[in-house]
Amino acid sequence: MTEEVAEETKKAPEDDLESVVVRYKDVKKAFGDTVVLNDLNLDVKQGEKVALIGPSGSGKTTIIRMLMTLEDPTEGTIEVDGEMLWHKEVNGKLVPADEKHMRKVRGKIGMVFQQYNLFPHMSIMRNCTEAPVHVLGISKDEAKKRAKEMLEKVGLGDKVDQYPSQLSGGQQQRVAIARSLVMQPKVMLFDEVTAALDPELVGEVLEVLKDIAAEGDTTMMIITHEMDFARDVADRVLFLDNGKIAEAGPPGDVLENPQSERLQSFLGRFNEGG
Ligand SMILES: Nc1ncnc2c1ncn2[C@@H]1O[C@H](COP(=O)(O)OP(=O)(O)OP(=O)(O)O)[C@@H](O)[C@H]1O
Repeated sequence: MTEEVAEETKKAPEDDLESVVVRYKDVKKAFGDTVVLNDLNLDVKQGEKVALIGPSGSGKTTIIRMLMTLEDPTEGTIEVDGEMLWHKEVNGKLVPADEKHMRKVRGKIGMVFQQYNLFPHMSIMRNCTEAPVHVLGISKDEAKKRAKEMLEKVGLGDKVDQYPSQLSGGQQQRVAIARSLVMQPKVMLFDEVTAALDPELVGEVLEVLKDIAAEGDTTMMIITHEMDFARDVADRVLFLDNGKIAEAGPPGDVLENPQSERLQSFLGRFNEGG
């Protein structure tokens, strides 16, 4: 892939700008003197599935932690659904956003981590309805309706009255996915959601994610070390290396026809492992 093509694939087409859900513009992130992300320009479109791959420490988690408002960008801006996340424009100038604004924009983002962190003392249903009732302010009935629908979607419609300790790790992670979807976020972030699971439980969680992706309307940013999964699910794969998007494009290009030695060697490690 040429430089121009790589650049092209990071951006939405000009006539499609209104469908951009997430936009990183000239983002840099440093921890002290250590720059971990540089010149990050990335548009993610409505309904797009973007997989982030790359070696440990390449900055994948930092990209999504900035969206979750867990890390602030050192430079540049991040927009979600047309609104800046960390900044506000006042009299034509960018000023840091207040907590109220950040909370509002953060409400458009759902995230599933390695650790599912369900509330152990609450039923599966209540785990899924607490946030919509208390954060979104929707009625209990509406929250339950949404939760039932999402739990059915992840194959756990019959577990609503059970408690997390009665479920396997894979089932608990599926509840965590349903719980996020109930909030109807504009974008869903998945950070190595199968990394803490026993190998025999990985498949069921990936299948659920594939099903959600196949439905098409959920915008997804997925950090994964599962290359087959990335190939199946992503519209676009981003290879992060040394704090930059080093290669980007459809899975068939990035995963089947890697251009750089760095990506070839990164992918080679997975092939060696089978
Ligand atoms: N709070 C922090 N303070 C200092 N350095 C940090 C902090 N958070 C992340 N880093 C550094 O930033 C770099 C990028 O980390 P990040 O977690 O984003 O990488 P990653 O690609 O997600 O890695 P992995 O695949 O291992 O999760 C790493 O060198 C990490 O040590």
